[in-house]
Amino acid sequence: MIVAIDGPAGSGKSSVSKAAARELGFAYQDTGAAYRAFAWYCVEQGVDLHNPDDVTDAVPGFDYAIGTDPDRYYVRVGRHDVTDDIREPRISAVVSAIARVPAVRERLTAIFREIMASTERPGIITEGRDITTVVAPEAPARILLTADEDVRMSRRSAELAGTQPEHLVAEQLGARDRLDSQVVDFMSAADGVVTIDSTHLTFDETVRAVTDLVRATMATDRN
Ligand SMILES: Nc1ncnc2c1ncn2[C@@H]1O[C@H](COP(=O)(O)OP(=O)(O)OP(=O)(O)O)[C@@H](O)[C@H]1O
Ligand SMILES: Nc1ccn([C@@H]2O[C@H](COP(=O)(O)O)[C@@H](O)[C@H]2O)c(=O)n1
Repeated sequence: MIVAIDGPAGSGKSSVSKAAARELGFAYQDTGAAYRAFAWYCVEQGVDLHNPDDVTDAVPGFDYAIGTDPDRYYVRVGRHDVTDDIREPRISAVVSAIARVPAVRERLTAIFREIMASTERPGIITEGRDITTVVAPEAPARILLTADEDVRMSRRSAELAGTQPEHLVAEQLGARDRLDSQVVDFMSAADGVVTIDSTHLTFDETVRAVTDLVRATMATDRN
């Protein structure tokens, strides 16, 4: 059972998907982590992130691993555990630049599909920006998880309270969405994709909306 979830930055994709996967006994795949890990790798290698040819040349050397157990999440590049490093503002600020390079998207999409195909759990929730449309358009459950921009900004600010000025958090989130939207459409639901708008939902209500949809889809598939 593949569950595909897309949405803008701060919409709750990773936290909600992880909690829903835990409840369903599913695996969880965070695809943004792969883009972030590749950005980290390019920075470490001294690659010019704004030169698409240089970024493309770095693709074959990228050795990536991710934990898909929602209780044992990790991200590795070669021997390095980069789970925390890839969340740093310096990586958030540059990830969109490498995410627009076609060779990067092609390689990472292949990795995402391999991970989905090899899960030993009864299902996997994969979240990102192009999962419902490009990575797994055939997934039986496809969701656009969204929330009003001001709500997403205040949730992200609350999460990062004290680590960064509030206006900077909001600016970065908006800038990243604008850049990413030039490459894939994750603001509107494609045909057959169900929108869950969490603007007026609590975290638990949002998780419930996802698990209810997955269970209903599984029941329909059985009949
Ligand atoms: N329905 C909700 N109610 C309250 N808080 C929420 C809700 N959904 C998510 N959150 C909180 O919003 C914050 C952002 O969520 P999360 O990091 O999962 O978003 P994301 O879409 O994965 O973001 P990004 O794309 O930037 O990685 C987290 O602190 C999360 O706990
Ligand atoms: N399917 C995806 C997932 C992510 N990206 C790019 O990665 C960045 C980080 O993603 P987060 O989910 O961790 O915020 C995101 O800003 C995109 O540039 C992508 O292109 N496709």
